[in-house]
Amino acid sequence: MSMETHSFSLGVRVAPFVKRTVTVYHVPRLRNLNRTHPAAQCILPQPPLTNHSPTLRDICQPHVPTHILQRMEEIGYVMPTDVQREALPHLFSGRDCILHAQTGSGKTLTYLLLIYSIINTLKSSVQALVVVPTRELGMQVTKVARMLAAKPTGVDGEQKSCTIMALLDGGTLRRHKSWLKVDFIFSSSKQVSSLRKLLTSYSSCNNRQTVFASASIPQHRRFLHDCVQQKWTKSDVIHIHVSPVEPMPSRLCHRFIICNNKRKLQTLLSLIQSDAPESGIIFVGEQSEKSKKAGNAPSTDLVIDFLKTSYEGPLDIVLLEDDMNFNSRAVSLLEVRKGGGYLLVATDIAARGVDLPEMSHIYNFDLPRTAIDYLHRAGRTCRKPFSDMKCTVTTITVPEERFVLQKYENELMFNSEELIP
Ligand SMILES: Nc1ncnc2c1ncn2[C@@H]1O[C@H](COP(=O)(O)OP(=O)(O)OP(=O)(O)O)[C@@H](O)[C@H]1O
Repeated sequence: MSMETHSFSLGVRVAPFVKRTVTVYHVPRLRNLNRTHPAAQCILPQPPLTNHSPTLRDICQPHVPTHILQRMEEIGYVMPTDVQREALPHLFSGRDCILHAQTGSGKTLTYLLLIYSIINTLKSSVQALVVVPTRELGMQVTKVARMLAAKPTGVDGEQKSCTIMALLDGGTLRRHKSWLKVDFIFSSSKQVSSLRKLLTSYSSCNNRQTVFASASIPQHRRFLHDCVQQKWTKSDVIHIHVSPVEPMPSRLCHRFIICNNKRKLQTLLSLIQSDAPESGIIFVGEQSEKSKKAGNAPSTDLVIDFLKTSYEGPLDIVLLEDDMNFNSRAVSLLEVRKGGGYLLVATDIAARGVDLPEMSHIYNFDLPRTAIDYLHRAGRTCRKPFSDMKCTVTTITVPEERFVLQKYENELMFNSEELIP
C-alpha cells in the first residue's frame, strides 16, 4: 500500500473519557483497487449550487459549536464547496468516509469541521489525529485549525477556545513517537508498516471514525476494498467522489513546450518573461543518488543560480526542497506566504497539499515522475473555490519525453496546448 498521509495531532485539552475519536488521513496517493466491496457505498456528485443551496452554517449548525461557525464565516467560509456539501452530512452522522475530490477543493476544512463537531475542549486527552505526509502540511493544517478555534471577534462568552498543538517529528506522545515523526511521504515499506500499525493496532476502526481525504485514488475501488478487508475502516465506509470525470479543475490551462536539454533553462526564462506571473512555482526533479555520488549539483541549484544571474524581473527567488532542514524550509514557506511576488523553485515536497491561494503559474522544469505527481503539482494552483482566476501549468519537455506527457494527459483526462519556442 503506497500511501502518503497527513499526520498531526490536535493536542486539544480533553478528558480521558472520549465520546468518539476521529482519525483523519489526508492521503494524496493511495494504492489501486480493482473490486468494490459490497457494503461500501460510492456517492457521486450532486447537482451544482443554486441560490437556495444550503450555506456551510445550514449544514453544520446542529453539530459544530456556534463560536467555530462564527470564526468560519469571519474567515470567509460561507458557501460549501462540492466536497463539503456532499461529505459533511455523512461525516456528522459518524460514518467512515473516503473524501475523493480535486486538489484545492476544501477537504481540509471538511475534516476539521467534523473534528470540531466532536471534540469537547473541557476534557483532556487526544481526541483527534490528522496524519499528513510533510511538516509543511502539518503546520498548514494546524494553522487552519487554529484560525477556526480562535475566539470570534467581540465574543466574550465563557466558551473556552482549545489549544491546537502540532506534534511534528515525534511529539510528546511517547507511545506513538514512532509514527508521529512527520516529514516523510509514506513510500518505503517501513514507513507504510508504521502507518498500518496506526490504522490497526494503536486503535481499532470500531472505536473511531476514520476519514481518508485524497485528490488522487487511482483504481479507487480496490482501495475501498482494502479499507474494509484490512479493517482500516468499518464495512459501511462511504466513498464520496466529487467530479469523478474531471480529476483536475476545469479552469486549469495545460501547456507544454519542447526543447533540447541545453535550452531548458533559457526556455524557462523566456516563459517567465512572457507570462510575467505575479507568483510561480518551478518544480524540479529530485536529484538521483547517482548524480549525488557523481558530485553533480542538484537541478534546484542549477535553476536557482541561473535565475539569480539571468532573471531581471521583480519576483524574489525562493528555494524549497527535501534536503533542506526543517527550519530553512519553514523560512522559505514563510517568505512565500508573506505574499508579494516570488518564484518558488521546489521539488515535489511542495506538491503535497501546500496551499498558496494566489498561485497562478506552475512550471514543470522537469517532468513529474507519475501522472499523480503531475496532478498534485498542478493542484498548487486553482486553489480559490468559487473564483474564475486563470491558472496555467506549463511543462518543459525534451522530444523523447513528449510521449510521457501524453500518457499523463490520457490518464488524467486533460489536453495540453503546445507552445512554439
Ligand atoms: N467553503 C469555502 N469557501 C471558500 N474558500 C474555501 C472553502 N473551503 C476551503 N476554502 C479554501 O480553498 C483552498 C483549498 O482548500 P484545501 O487546502 O482544504 O484544499 P484540499 O482539497 O485539501 O487540497 P489538496 O488536495 O491540495 O490538499 C484554501 O485556501 C481554503 O482556504
